Amino acid sequence: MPCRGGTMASSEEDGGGNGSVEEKENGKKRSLGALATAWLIFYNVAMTAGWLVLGIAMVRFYIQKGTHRGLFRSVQKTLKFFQTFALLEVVHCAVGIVRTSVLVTGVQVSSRIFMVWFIAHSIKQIQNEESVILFLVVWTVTEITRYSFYTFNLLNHLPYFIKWARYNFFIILYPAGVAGELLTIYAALPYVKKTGMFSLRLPNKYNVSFDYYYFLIIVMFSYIPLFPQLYFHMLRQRRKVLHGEVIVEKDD
Ligand SMILES: CCCCCCCCCCCCC[C@@H](O)CC(=O)SCCNC(=O)CCNC(=O)[C@H](O)C(C)(C)COP(=O)(O)OP(=O)(O)OC[C@H]1O[C@@H](n2cnc3c(N)ncnc32)[C@H](O)[C@@H]1OP(=O)(O)O
Repeated sequence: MPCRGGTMASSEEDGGGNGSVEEKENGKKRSLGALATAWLIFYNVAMTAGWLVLGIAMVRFYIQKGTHRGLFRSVQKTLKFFQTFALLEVVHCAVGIVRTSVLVTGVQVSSRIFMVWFIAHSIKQIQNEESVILFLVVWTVTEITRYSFYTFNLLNHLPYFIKWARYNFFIILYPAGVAGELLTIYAALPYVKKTGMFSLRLPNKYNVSFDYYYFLIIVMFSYIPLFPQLYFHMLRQRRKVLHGEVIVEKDD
């Protein structure tokens, strides 16, 4: 089943279905099998729970220690597990059980995986930066809202405030998260330059050179064309879901 540009159920569709999810495609309804629905419910419940655990752990840490220093270290295992698990979202779209663009989802998930593993995990010196806490808090609020939205939507019992939160919070949270991510990469640059980590200098037996420092600068610049596309995608979803606008999107 082909993937397509992400569309969201309109408000009229919120309450339909009974154990399987029905979606409109080219005017026809398609039914998502019970197995796929069950898997998605399990996945979304697990992800909601995971991010809730992470959120609670962050609040407890801050209350007990009174500082953000050491917070990343204390929650990193949970963060790494659940953010890496999000790779399955690209698979969901690729196999067609979720009607979202592989490209949009791929950019979103890969940038997060990159932040977790190749920045925050790999460069210990930046783990106590305020910007790390900024993107952690923003991601956590976003994901609790997003996964609980998907769960309730699949169960056909979507409270309006969750739908509202899903399609309003991002207006502030997306730029805030991006700011946290960019500031963190920026803070990492001096360490990367000093250590030459993940870099390959010539001469070497592969005759290839790679400089992680410049790669990070390119990644930072790549936010300029990519982030607006994600943001406008969400604004379109918002108009469609909250205001019932019909928006035709192209296939990938
Ligand atoms: C190698 C180095 C790479 C470096 C790349 C550098 C470039 C980086 C630029 C990008 C910057 C991103 C920064 C980002 O990390 C910052 C933040 O996240 S900050 C926090 C704020 N963030 C958000 O609010 C996230 C918003 N994003 C999303 O929600 C998704 O990721 C996105 C894919 C963008 C959009 O979601 P989607 O298209 O799926 O929209 P909908 O939620 O409306 O859903 C559409 C339909 O799909 C169904 N669906 C989707 N997922 C599920 C699921 N898990 N279970 C069940 N159903 C699902 C959904 O129900 C809709 O279906 P239908 O229309 O039939 O109802």
